[in-house]
Amino acid sequence: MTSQERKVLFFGVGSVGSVYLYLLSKIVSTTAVCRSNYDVVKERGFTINSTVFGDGLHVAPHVDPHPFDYVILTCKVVPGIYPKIIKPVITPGHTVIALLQNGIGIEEEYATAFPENPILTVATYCATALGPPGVVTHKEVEKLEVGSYPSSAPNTRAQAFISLMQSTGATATLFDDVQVKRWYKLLLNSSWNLICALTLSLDVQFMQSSDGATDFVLDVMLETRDIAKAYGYEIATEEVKAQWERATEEPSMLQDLKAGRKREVEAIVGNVVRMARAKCVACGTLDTIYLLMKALDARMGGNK
Ligand SMILES: NC(=O)C1=CN([C@@H]2O[C@H](COP(=O)(O)OP(=O)(O)OC[C@H]3O[C@@H](n4cnc5c(N)ncnc54)[C@H](OP(=O)(O)O)[C@@H]3O)[C@@H](O)[C@H]2O)C=CC1
Ligand SMILES: CC(C)(CO)C(=O)C(=O)O
Repeated sequence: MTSQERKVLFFGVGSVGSVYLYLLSKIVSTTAVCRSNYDVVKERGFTINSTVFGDGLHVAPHVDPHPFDYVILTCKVVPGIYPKIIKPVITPGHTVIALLQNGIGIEEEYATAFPENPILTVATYCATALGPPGVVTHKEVEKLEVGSYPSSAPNTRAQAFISLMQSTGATATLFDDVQVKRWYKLLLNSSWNLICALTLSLDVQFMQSSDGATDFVLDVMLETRDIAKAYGYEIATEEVKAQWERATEEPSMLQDLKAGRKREVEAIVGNVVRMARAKCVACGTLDTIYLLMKALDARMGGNK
């Protein structure tokens, strides 16, 4: 099969999805499943202003018939609903399901629902934000760390996905066990996403808010690192500090809170706390953050 013959469906195209939709649309047939932005995107497509790929990029998705070779999920992680929703577009034994999403422990429901389909799980670095409907900004980084789920599954489809992404200009790398990379990405999200959302602060605003603020972020990262270790994923303190020193500006969870969208609380912190408890690893700080975030979530709700 040549790349021209491939068909890709993006499910849930917001800020991250639009960047990869743009890239893949250059070389393959793409279909985008949208919701609140459906009317605008149908009429005008997406406009992306990217410091990596350029300003004023435009992509207008269309609708292709089945079967899809890839279904790429770029919706937020809300456990328990998406396998049923995407079932009609998954061809058993054929469609590769790729999860370009944050969080840990997010794959099993897809493996259970689609036992005959290859599942790819992807630590996604792509700092993006939604502007007016159909307009997205993308800054600084674009990187996909890809692996099969479970990690014991063959890597042939993961390698093909990586080649496809690389031929669009994306940065994609294969890992035999990508979970260590997912944990490493999670260091940013279990700390910054929650802290910024709970305090309604940008990263810099939080760091300037008190003497202990910056060290608190590191403490959350180190606690997350210790939980990863209990699952066999070692991350050195220097590597934790490298994540700690990254700018995250306005993490997606703060954007979601401000826009009244639901937050990915279970994927980013709930699962981490449950995994810590299952291995009797200390998780006092994350547990408190989870408890506070659940209270905020209950108060704020969310439109979806
Ligand atoms: N933003 C970022 O900088 C980064 C985000 N990530 C991760 O990438 C993933 C995607 O994030 P992001 O792009 O920010 O998310 P967005 O909220 O920008 O986009 C998600 C899209 O999915 C749509 N959607 C959800 N459910 C459905 C449905 N049932 N039918 C159709 N469309 C649906 C949403 O529609 P609606 O508008 O109606 O809700 C929205 O347009 C998340 O896991 C996030 O944590 C990873 C790296 C960086
Ligand atoms: C790394 C970070 C914080 C960058 O946008 C992210 O993954 C998110 O916003 O969810």
